Amino acid sequence: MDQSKEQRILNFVLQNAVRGDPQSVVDTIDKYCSQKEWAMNVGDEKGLILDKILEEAKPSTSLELGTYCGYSAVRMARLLKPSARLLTIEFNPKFAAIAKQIIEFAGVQEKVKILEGPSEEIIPQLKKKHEVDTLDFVFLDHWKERYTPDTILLQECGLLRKGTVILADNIICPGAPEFINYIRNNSHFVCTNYPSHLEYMKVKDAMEKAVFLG
Ligand SMILES: O=C(c1ccccc1)c1ccc(O)c(O)c1[N+](=O)[O-]
Ligand SMILES: [Mg+2]
Repeated sequence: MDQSKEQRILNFVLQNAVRGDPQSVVDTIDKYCSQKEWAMNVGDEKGLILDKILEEAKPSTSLELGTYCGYSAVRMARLLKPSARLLTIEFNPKFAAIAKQIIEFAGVQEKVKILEGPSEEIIPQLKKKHEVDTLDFVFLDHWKERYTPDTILLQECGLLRKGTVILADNIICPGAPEFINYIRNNSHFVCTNYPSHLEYMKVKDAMEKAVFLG
């Protein structure tokens, strides 16, 4: 059977990146997806915005919604302090299987836990089943129509604390207009927009940071 694009990305990483070197895995995926096949990783340009905001937040407990192949999980984990943890939720089991292998190849598996299933089912389990108190950092990069309901669910589940940083990808392309309307008009959040481009393309995109005020 023909291989999937995600399998081809994994194979390219296994053949070209350096095992145990997360930066080489990030660079190798960027090389493949900019030269061979586009894929919906956050990419190198928006990845630098993610890096900066994550480093400023210095999170102990982070959550990612939308693992895909694990590019941003590896990108974030490479910057986390040794004791920090990243939980990443992926709905698609085939993507989760690829991401697991890429995360393990990068050598960041001790910091990253992949949770497979619908975000709306997993988020309410984070406290009791996954021993989360509150989240320091949240990266929204899954189905754009889930950004708002999952942000509301995170707050309802008591997972946000004063100062929690939420960073959302794809504010312009594909776009998350309902989320932008919600979060910018919510007095419990202070928002900042970061103009950029769609990964590996010249198309305009942006990221939105929303800091929870409690
Ligand atoms: O929705 C898409 C999409 C839509 C159509 C075809 C391919 C991807 C997408 C595009 C760029 C992204 O950075 C991203 O996170 C996503 N996503 O699915 O979460
Ligand atoms: Mg994205």
